[in-house]
Amino acid sequence: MYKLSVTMTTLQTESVAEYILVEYRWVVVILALLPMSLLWKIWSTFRNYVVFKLNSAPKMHDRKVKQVQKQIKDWLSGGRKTKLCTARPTWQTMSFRQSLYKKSFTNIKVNLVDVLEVDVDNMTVRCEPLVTMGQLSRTLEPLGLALAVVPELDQLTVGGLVMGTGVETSSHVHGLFQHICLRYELVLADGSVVTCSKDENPDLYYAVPWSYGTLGFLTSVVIKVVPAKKYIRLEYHPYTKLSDLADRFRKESLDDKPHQFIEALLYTKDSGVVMLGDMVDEIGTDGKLNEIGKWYSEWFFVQVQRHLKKHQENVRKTVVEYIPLRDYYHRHTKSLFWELQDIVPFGNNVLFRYLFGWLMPPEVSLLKLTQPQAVADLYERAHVIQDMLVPVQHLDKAILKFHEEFEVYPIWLCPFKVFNNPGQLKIKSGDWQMFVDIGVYGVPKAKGFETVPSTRRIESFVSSHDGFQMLYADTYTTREEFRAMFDHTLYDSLRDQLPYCKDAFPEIYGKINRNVRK
Ligand SMILES: Cc1cc2nc3c(=O)[nH]c(=O)nc-3n(C[C@H](O)[C@H](O)[C@H](O)COP(=O)(O)OP(=O)(O)OC[C@H]3O[C@@H](n4cnc5c(N)ncnc54)[C@H](O)[C@@H]3O)c2cc1C
Ligand SMILES: NC(=O)C1=CN([C@@H]2O[C@H](COP(=O)(O)OP(=O)(O)OC[C@H]3O[C@@H](n4cnc5c(N)ncnc54)[C@H](OP(=O)(O)O)[C@@H]3O)[C@@H](O)[C@H]2O)C=CC1
Ligand SMILES: CC(C)=CCC[C@@H](C)[C@H]1CC[C@@]2(C)C3=C(CC[C@]12C)[C@@]1(C)CC[C@H](O)C(C)(C)[C@@H]1CC3
Repeated sequence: MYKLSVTMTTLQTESVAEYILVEYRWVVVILALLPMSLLWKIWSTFRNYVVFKLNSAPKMHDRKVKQVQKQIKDWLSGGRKTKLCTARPTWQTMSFRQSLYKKSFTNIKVNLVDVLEVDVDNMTVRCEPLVTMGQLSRTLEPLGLALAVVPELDQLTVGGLVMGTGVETSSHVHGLFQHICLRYELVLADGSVVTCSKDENPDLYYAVPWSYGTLGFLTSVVIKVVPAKKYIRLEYHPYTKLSDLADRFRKESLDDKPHQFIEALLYTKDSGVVMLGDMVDEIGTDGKLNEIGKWYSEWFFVQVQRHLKKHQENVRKTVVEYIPLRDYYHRHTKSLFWELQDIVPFGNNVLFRYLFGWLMPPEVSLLKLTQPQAVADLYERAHVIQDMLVPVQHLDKAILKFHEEFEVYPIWLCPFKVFNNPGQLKIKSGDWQMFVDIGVYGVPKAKGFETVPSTRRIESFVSSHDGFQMLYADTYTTREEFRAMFDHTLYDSLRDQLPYCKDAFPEIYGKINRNVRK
């Protein structure tokens, strides 16, 4: 058996073939995927612009919803032989694996890709489920608006974020993506169209988030927007002791008048940077403009690490920068957090950035489409991608546990509120509780790491500390453990009540467990 440990960040490979596939994946990426990604981006940007300008989408919407209804009626009249899922090809999604059920279920085309209406008086935007975050921030910015929570990878869709979940650095104020969604329109398994909100069909409204398309097909969503300003004034606060960093992170998240954006990156168990941001219209005298979205700009997480190093060398402590709004929202997009360094190891090299930086990142969908099975197996064996959501008081303990089991850095920390609403996420008491998303993406260095047992120990830690797991990545929980992590009371009762729901859709676990994901 070969053990070729290549660059520092690269995966440990077990055969020469694997070594070549992994180590030279960048050849395919640069020669084929980057040009293809560019063509795709040009086409979809142009089309979205034209549709929105001509304002033709709202008229089309009802027709497109009728097409969804028709497909369901055909399924009903055909004897309900299989279960249903969306026809969105699994390689196009941001979920880590390919979903095997897409092959055996009836695929319902829900090709709804338009921003329908921006209502400036009520500060809402109505959009269809395939609208992406990049598309939305591009549409809203010229109007001086932004979503209250902008999950930052450009390709994430409204539908996926509602049916799964979305979190970002303003979530300590506004909550998760579901908490800024005011109304859903769905086509149910009996072919009917329903809308739901806090006041209209509230049970359905509260059960839809985290239901993974197992209650109905989403056809539009009304989402809350907030006034936007031109820049984010971002303070970087480096720390070299975990307890100090965690205390600051908690204090800032729980503050009565918190900063608008809070995030931290950990580079080792004991060191990291807490970042506090606020929207401003002018660049102040206390910091410089940093256009991190420019094509030649260095990867954001590398820039942040430099602030930590300067602090460790006693050169400086807190630094302030002004970052253009969209650059900030999509700050981890160009490097796919730090995942791209395993695929294009020289992606942050200065020459590469000046020559090809404007093409980055390759589309995740194209990366998924061209991923050889050997690479998928390797990611299963020697790579961790997990977002664990735990109450913020357990932050220090959780980091130590993650260090023991995974030892992967950087770690992404993002605080968010969970409101005490009905539904799958239950909190112990009060109107809300502050959580932290601990995002771990990379090659584990912990001695004795083994994917299934190590991840299962983390899952059980999270569950026993009243936390949750994000489900776009792999879960190794059993059905019983999964049902203990997420409250199914409201969800189960709705599935009993909604006509044909159980015929049409499996329960959530049936769509996210490891057996149905390759
Ligand atoms: C013309 C077109 C534009 C697209 N624009 C975007 C975009 O702006 N943003 C994005 O993220 N993805 C866009 N896509 C991607 C598209 O939404 C996905 O490829 C879709 O999920 C494909 O599903 P399918 O293969 O089941 O359907 P397909 O077989 O690709 O499509 C089924 C039918 O729906 C029509 N259709 C599909 N998408 C659109 C659309 N956007 N507008 C009008 N008709 C459409 C097709 O022309 C076809 O008649 C676009 C695709 C097409 C064909
Ligand atoms: N910052 C963040 O918050 C991040 C979030 N994520 C995660 O990525 C995922 C989103 O990725 P994305 O590619 O947008 O979504 P996906 O296509 O992966 O969809 C996720 C789930 O939502 C269901 N779904 C999507 N659209 C509809 C619809 N119109 N009607 C019914 N069900 C629907 C899908 O059902 P089906 O299987 O039938 O297609 C699937 O089960 C989420 O799970 C999110 O948590 C990932 C990275 C960052
Ligand atoms: C809640 C938050 C902020 C989550 C961030 C999640 C990202 C780090 C995830 C989302 C999609 C994701 C799973 C992905 C991958 C890495 C981690 C990503 C970018 C990669 C690119 C790793 C390499 C793989 O071969 C493959 C191309 C399949 C995936 C695609 C999706």
